[in-house]
Amino acid sequence: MGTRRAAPPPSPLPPDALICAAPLQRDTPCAGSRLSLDMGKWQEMTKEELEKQYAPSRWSHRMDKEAVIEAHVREVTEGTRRAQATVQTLLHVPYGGSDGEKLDIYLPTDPSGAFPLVLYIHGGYWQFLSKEESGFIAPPLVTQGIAVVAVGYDVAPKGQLDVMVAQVRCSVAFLVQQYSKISGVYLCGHSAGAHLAAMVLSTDWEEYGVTPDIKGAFLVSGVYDLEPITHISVNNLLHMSREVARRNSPILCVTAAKPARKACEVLITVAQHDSPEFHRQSQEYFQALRSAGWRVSLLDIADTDHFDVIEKLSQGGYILTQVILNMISRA
Ligand SMILES: N[C@@H](CC(=O)c1ccccc1NC=O)C(=O)O
Repeated sequence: MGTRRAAPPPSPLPPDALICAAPLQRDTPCAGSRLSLDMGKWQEMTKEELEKQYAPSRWSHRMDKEAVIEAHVREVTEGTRRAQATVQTLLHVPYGGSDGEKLDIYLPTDPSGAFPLVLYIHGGYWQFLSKEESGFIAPPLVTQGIAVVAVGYDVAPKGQLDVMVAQVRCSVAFLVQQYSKISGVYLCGHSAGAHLAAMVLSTDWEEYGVTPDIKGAFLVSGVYDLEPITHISVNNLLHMSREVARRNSPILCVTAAKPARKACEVLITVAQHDSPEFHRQSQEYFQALRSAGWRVSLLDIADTDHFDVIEKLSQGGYILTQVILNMISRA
């Protein structure tokens, strides 16, 4: 803990890009931005405080920590079962040689002509969950002519950060090489999956011999600076050194938006009841992308926590589902 460096002070947000999906009183900033401006830097936190900041289940207002995780697993498992019962699928399609390198495709209801594809990258702190519980977002998207792909990757202890990042990048390369009917790729990731989706945004595609048309990214309650994680128990299975954490931190991999990337729209979403550290991470990554010329916005969703902010994507009427459908339809 003694080797932590001081973080630079946060810069002010441009007024036009921060969206609060909550009725706000005049002069009241988003709860998240207020909290993160008031709190100390992570480098100065005790180990106990840092553990709490990075334990999303301890911030839910709906349930206690065990119950909210149990409910989350139930929701995404049930939602995926419903999706597989109603949507035409291609399951366990290999995109590489390892057992974990498989994906599940949920086809659009009317697959005539080209269609947009949403690649969903599950969370679980790079050590839990799998593609088997990751089809729950499909139903409201496939009925609007969008294909959904739930990507599997090797979670720890088998997979380590460098491997997981390479795997999700390979899955994108595989999809665009394999399926000519894709009219644009959108990335959607939750928590650790938002981290992996953000790393896909920084890919040098020349190494992969493809130029995927990534039109957008929906990053939900993500972690964009991995260094704090190296100091807490989440790292027990990941064994990330500071160096590994730094080379896999999206905030340190932001590249200037190239002309092609200017067409890519990034939506960073955080739940109202995510911890102040999760709010800070989203704000700082948002700032970094914006400064580099990316089209990016930040959405703080009222009355949600780290878990239902993504679970509710199974519902067509949920605000985030609507925002995603809207972003895809006007691209
Ligand atoms: N042990 C964590 C669990 C967790 O973070 C999590 C659980 C399910 C799906 C995503 C999660 N977080 C990041 O990937 C917690 O205390 O909330």
